[in-house]
Amino acid sequence: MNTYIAIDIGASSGRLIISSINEENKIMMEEIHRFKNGFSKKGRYDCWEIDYLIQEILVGLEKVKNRGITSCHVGIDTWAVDYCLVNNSGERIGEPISYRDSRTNNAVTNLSKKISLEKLYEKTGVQIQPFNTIFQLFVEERQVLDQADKLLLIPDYLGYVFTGKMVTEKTNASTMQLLNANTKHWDADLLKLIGVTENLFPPLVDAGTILGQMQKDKFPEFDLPDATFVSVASHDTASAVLGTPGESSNWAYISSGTWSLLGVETNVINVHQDAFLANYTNEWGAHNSIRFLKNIMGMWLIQEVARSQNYTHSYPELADLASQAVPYQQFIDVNDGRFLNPVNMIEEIQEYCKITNQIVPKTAGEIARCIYDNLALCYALELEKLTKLSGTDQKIKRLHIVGGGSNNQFLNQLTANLTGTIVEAGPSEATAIGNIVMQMIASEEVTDIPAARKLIKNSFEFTVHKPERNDETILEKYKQFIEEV
Ligand SMILES: Nc1ncnc2c1ncn2[C@@H]1O[C@H](COP(=O)(O)OP(=O)(O)O)[C@@H](O)[C@H]1O
Ligand SMILES: C[C@H](O)[C@H](O)[C@@H](O)C(=O)COP(=O)(O)O
Ligand SMILES: [Mg+2]
Repeated sequence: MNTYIAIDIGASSGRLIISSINEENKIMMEEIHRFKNGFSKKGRYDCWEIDYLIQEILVGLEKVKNRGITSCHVGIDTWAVDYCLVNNSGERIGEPISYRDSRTNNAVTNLSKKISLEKLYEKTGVQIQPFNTIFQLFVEERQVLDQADKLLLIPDYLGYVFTGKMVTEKTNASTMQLLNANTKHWDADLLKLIGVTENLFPPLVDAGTILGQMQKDKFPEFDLPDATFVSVASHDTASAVLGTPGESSNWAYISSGTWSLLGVETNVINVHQDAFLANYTNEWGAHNSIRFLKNIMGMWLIQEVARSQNYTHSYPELADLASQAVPYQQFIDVNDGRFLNPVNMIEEIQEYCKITNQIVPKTAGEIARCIYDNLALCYALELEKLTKLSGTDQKIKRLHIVGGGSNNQFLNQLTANLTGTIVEAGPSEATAIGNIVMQMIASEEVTDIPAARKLIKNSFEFTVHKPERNDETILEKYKQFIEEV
């Protein structure tokens, strides 16, 4: 029986989870280490604390060894698009810049002078988001790029730190908007447009590739287990979808964390005009699947409210306060760019309500209610669009909400009511589960993804929320607001 360690690092937190399959053929999981994640200003840029993350991973792996586990498999998944640059001595150049940094504020406009956004979408199938790697590289400082030998996406960089091996794992590489959706390889025209060559990127590998052994002697101050690193579906959302126990067809997911990623798993790329106009993306999933999804601002909104309030209220308390507040007092477009990285989220939301002549939320409960109401309304609007775009003439039968946000039963029920769809909430650690099952498939303890999903279904608890009667007109009023705002 193998032991697997999932290292899942989202934008707000990271965790190490020990897992194995027990004698009842169920996946056993235990969180052995958790740590905060976030970015801070370093000079001109908002940067991730990558050395801190490496230390936290080592602390977590030492806890694994202290548990008596001397040998294990390890997989790392993280958020998308961001990267580290490494010089030809294999040393990191500077700090990884966060996708929320303002350096790309004008990048889409400027790059669109060289290639139309429609053409860019047709080539890549990827949503137009200013933080995509293509736009980050377009504005990257030239003298920095000139020193760079290799670009490593965050999970690939972390795998390199621990094994010395450099790869570019495909699920996360698809978020860069530099891979051609048809050839499945780097798009030479796009690389030329941003002034880089294919040599900048280590070889593309499929999720499930064995990366190599951890180089323990690089970390003499830590007592570490022997570890075989697997390059899992290293985009955390790809692992989240893999860890979602959807059955048969006509199911959709919301990977609900810092972002809410609402989508379906399919095997065909959709780059039609209506998908482009709705800004849906075709990110690559494990085993040649496609994650056709929409980025929705997600729990970032409430995370930033909590931070502005110096964490006076926990997330469960904020959900409870919201449930006691008057519903639907104001509409906000949660995906408005002003909410991507404001100085103060509370003030940003209040300003938005003022300039749209709406009631301004003031108390923690009113602000949380405004956020959760409008997330659920956005989910309902996007699920309608998704159903039309994904060509399934049948309604989505079941909406799986996974990730930390799936713990918010208030929001889960609100979502069921507004979408009119059965919501199945959990597992909250679906990302780590997807990370783990990919390792199990790579070590041949599990045969394939259908078998893995059966195992997941039999191993974890889920909460089902059936739609309850709600105000039928509110969604129509919201749609009108979003069209006009
Ligand atoms: N018990 C809870 N009640 C309400 N919200 C919760 C609860 N637990 C977690 N959350 C929400 O989940 C979010 C974290 O989700 P997670 O998937 O860990 O994020 P990420 O992977 O992006 O760091 C928190 O910001 C919070 O909004
Ligand atoms: C910037 C990307 O859209 C973002 O990373 C998203 O794809 C993602 O991975 C969200 O993961 P979280 O766990 O940080 O919500
Ligand atoms: Mg996450």
